Amino acid sequence: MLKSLSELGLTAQGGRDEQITGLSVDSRLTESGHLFAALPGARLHGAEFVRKALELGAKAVLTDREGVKIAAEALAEYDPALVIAEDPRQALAYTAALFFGAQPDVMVAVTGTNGKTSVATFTRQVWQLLGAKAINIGTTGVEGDWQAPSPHTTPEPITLHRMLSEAAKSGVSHGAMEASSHGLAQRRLDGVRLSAAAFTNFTQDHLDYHATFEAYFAAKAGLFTRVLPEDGVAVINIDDAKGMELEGLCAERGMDVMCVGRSDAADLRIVGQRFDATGQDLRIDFVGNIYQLRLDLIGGFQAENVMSAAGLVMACGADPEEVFSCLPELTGVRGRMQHAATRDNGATVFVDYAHTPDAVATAIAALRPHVMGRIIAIVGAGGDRDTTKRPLMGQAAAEHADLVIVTDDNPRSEDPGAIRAEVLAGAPEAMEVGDRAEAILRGVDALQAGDALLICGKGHESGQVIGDNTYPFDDVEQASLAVAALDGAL
Ligand SMILES: CC(=O)N[C@H]1[C@@H](OP(=O)(O)OP(=O)(O)OC[C@H]2O[C@@H](n3ccc(=O)[nH]c3=O)[C@H](O)[C@@H]2O)O[C@H](CO)[C@@H](O)[C@@H]1O[C@H](C)C(=O)N[C@@H](C)C(=O)N[C@H](CCC(=O)O)C(=O)O
Ligand SMILES: Nc1ncnc2c1ncn2[C@@H]1O[C@H](COP(=O)(O)OP(=O)(O)OP(=O)(O)O)[C@@H](O)[C@H]1O
Ligand SMILES: N[C@H](CCC[C@H](N)C(=O)O)C(=O)O
Ligand SMILES: [Mg+2]
Repeated sequence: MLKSLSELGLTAQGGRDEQITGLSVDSRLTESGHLFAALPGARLHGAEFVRKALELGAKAVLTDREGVKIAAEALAEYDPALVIAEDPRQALAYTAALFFGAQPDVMVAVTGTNGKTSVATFTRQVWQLLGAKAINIGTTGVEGDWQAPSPHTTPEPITLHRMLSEAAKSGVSHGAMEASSHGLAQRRLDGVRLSAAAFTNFTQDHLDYHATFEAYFAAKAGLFTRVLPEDGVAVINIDDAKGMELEGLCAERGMDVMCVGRSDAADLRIVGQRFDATGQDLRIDFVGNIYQLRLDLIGGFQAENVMSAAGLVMACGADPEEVFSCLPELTGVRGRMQHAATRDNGATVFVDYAHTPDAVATAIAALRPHVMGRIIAIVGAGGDRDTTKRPLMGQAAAEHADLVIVTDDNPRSEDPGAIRAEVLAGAPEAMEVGDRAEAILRGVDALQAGDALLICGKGHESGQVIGDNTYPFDDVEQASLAVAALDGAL
């Protein structure tokens, strides 16, 4: 595929035009004829690698003024077409969109600290139930009518637009994607043509990357103040205080807002909710019309996520009656309040991806009305991630569960014992079992009739990252093994 810089909306220094064979941000992936985007990074400036990219045959370089200074010698020597942008990450996002061309006709995005994968997956499921060919893109990869693994929750623009164009060419008409705060801060999805966007909630995470809560919120708000066009619809959970703030920002831009939540001011409102062992019954008020329906999903918050998904689908033009009638057919999202096993005594084991203080609290509290006995929670915190959330995660578990086991969850380059100590600082009464398989076995062993075990943190993940190695590990599989071993099926 060849495209000229001018076709890609880029103006090079001196008005020079070049035919481009592809795009790269990593010099190690640069090929002959590429435009190399030398971006300012968290650790380095990509301009450090301009020489390497030019040696590999890059014909054009996109960077900022800082990058021009850093790469001055290599630029003078090789004389590529040079595009200087104020915001080279955003310029790359627009360029990637034009380079790969096609996108599914209807695209939506969802942001928030928790619930993005769930909302994106439910949105894709609703579209499929309505007969459309649809995908969701996020933490669990690309799923639905076109599938691929995804290295990031929000892929960088080159990968993202390559995937969107392949999906569109294979007939996918609808796509729901997760907008992570990293993805938004780095403008990864600025080239996506969005019809609607949703906000779930805002609590602590990723304070290792975003310097302050304000910076973290500003990144998320960018989905509504920058990426979503003014004629797009914002679907906002107004039960969250930050949701109200976002609603104000959207109103200032003159955008249509659909408010979801439990508050009287919501357009799409949960007015009743009744829980049992396998799911919940919901009563919904949508602009004055009442709907009552069954959800085979565990956890009150999943109903909120389903409402955001229904809101997105309706924001894109679907008929409300049709949308509400297919909600009972929704199936749970892998690793989110997923039923993993049941002991002979009826006690159940669930796996959930709760990896923030709020998610741990929400997940345990959400399990409570489905369970008559005690709740045992297994928690751990990841290495090389926000350290301040660790004691808060321990505290959330201690406050909401009857018994807590602290274990390892991807210690990465850190000392696992030191991470556990930080989690235990918030849960001093908890039991400490470093080995995750043993922690699960102990948790399952402690289950009496009517109890439930909630294994938090890894959800759909298939490995335990220790140092530079990833060892195969699956919470659902370990739960089944533990139940089989203890109930004599092995
Ligand atoms: C902190 C972060 O988000 N970093 C992302 C960022 O890297 P960076 O630009 O800061 O990297 P850098 O190491 O400073 O290098 C600067 C530049 O030099 C380039 N380079 C570097 C080395 C080289 O030999 N040649 C070369 O060209 C790099 O490609 C980069 O463009 O831009 C890169 C390209 O787009 C991303 O791959 C990279 O994601 C890293 C791998 C990452 O782990 N990100 C995670 C934290 C992330 O994005 N997570 C979110 C959400 C998680 C959640 O919600 O839980 C996600 O959306 O997945
Ligand atoms: N609406 C919600 N409110 C509060 N907690 C939630 C909500 N939805 C999900 N959670 C909790 O957050 C966990 C992660 O859910 P999900 O994967 O949908 O979120 P995410 O925003 O995609 O996470 P990530 O940032 O890792 O991509 C769930 O396992 C659950 O514990
Ligand atoms: N994708 C997120 C969540 C990981 C959850 C948990 N298993 C961990 O390793 O911290 C991250 O990388 O921060
Ligand atoms: Mg996710």
